[in-house]
Amino acid sequence: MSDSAVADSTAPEPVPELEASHLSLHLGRSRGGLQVLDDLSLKVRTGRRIGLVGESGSGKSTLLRVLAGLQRPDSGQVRFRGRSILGRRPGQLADLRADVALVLQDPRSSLDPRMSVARTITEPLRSPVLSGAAGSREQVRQRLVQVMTEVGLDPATAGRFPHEFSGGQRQRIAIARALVTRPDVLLADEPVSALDVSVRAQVLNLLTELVSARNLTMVFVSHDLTVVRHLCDEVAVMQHGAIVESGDLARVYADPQHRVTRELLAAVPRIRT
Ligand SMILES: Nc1ncnc2c1ncn2[C@@H]1O[C@H](COP(=O)(O)OP(=O)(O)OP(=O)(O)O)[C@@H](O)[C@H]1O
Repeated sequence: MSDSAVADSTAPEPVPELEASHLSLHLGRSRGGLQVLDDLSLKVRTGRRIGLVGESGSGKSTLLRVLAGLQRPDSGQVRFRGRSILGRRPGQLADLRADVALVLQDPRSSLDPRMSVARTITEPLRSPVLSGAAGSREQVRQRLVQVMTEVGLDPATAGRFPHEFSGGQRQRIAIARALVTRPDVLLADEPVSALDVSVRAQVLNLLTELVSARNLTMVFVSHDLTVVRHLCDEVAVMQHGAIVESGDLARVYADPQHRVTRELLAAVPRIRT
């Protein structure tokens, strides 16, 4: 055994980029409400891409919102780089807001129709939480051109409004907005499922390129296990607000242990061949 292998085996585990511990959340009053998160724990390690899959209503979107600091759990803890994000005031969330980006399913609802593309994309730079991060007007303009080019949008269209773009282009605008602060972590909630089938592959390829070029850590919610296999190296399977199976994607896909995982995989038989 080499010296480095000995050192590795005794080294403490690095602090995860994001860590959820024992999250519980109960919502709604009708008929007793619903346990949306149920003692859920998840480690998102630096540079790893986790596919979060599960039946509809299993709590995937809620977990993403809690990880992004947008929803509070009833109990449990969320740590970003080892520090709790719960109980911090909005002004104390600058690191999370700059370094953890969220892309949602439907760009029609996530983009403000009254805001030009330029304003939409650069708005996170002007956020009071990130005061001072934006730089000069010229720096903001340069960053806009850079990030639009990166996501395959023509910077000459920056003055237009979201309705003037196709669904795929609108999702590119949402991705540019998410990446403008140069985050290290991307939380994506079914980012292609609202798009026409014809443009899904293009947007997925763009995400794959960006994630790999920037070495992003990612949590990617999807119904589509084929997409998850394409983008992720770990998978976590949810049911009734809990993670019922997780681990290395190749292992889980090859040898699923939980009934839900087996059913999800059986729904896309071609990926098991
Ligand atoms: N504000 C709320 N009040 C009451 N129930 C809610 C609220 N938000 C979500 N829920 C319920 O919590 C459950 C989990 O919702 P969530 O959107 O997190 O699931 P999901 O796994 O992302 O589902 P899908 O795959 O259909 O998007 C659902 O049953 C949903 O109806």
